[in-house]
Amino acid sequence: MRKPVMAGNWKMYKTVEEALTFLSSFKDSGEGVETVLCAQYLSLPSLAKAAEGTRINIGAQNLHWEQEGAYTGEISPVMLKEINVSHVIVGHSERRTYFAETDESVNRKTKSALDHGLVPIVCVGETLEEREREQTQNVVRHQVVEAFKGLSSDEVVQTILAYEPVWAIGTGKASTAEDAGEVIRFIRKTVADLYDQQVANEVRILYGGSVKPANIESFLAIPDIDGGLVGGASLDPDSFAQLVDAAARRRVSQ
Ligand SMILES: O=C(CO)COP(=O)(O)O
Repeated sequence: MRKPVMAGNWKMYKTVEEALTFLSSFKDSGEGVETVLCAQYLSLPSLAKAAEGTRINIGAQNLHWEQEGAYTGEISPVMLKEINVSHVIVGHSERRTYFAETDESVNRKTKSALDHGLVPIVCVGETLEEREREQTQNVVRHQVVEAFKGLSSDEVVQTILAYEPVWAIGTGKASTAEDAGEVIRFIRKTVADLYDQQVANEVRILYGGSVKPANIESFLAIPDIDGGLVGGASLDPDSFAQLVDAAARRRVSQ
């Protein structure tokens, strides 16, 4: 059975103080859920310390693939590991759009994260224009193939994929659970084609894009969807707790 994941992506929200306030008021009842909070770099050391001994994992939103070097403004996987960060988002569409993230850099970052014992949460997803041109499957297949280039089966199983259709991010206009399920099944099939059915059965694939307490149950009702990558609704501790609870209930009912 795949362990459900509920990951918050706080993007460029929350000062260090606000991040710590969130953690102190977050009521975690997500037994059996891999709960992750991905915060801006500056709050990671204090968040990781405050989360010690809890079920909460702390993640970054980006990394550089090199361990160190002349890369002004960048953060390496070694630096993230040093402060007990466990997860890292790779290839979020906002980074692809605004910060020139390419399939090649996504691949390097994914490899490097795995080499250093970090769990990469690799994001894929089509734009509205691509969806309207019926290119969704081509786009996500290409992104998955490129992200996984050179990765072993074991490495793929340790990776978390997140299907985030760009048109559903921050718009309040989530995909329907059926549509998301269809694309996620296709992604799983792509992994089976690249590796084998067992790897495809084991890799966790999340849905992201306007997930909130009111719609999470519908996504979790789809067997292929293993959880959520959540922006806006992860910023409030009560709302995020409801999402984690929903994932915990799904696990129990499986
Ligand atoms: O980009 C997202 C998570 O990475 C989704 O953001 P929203 O949940 O705010 O739509």
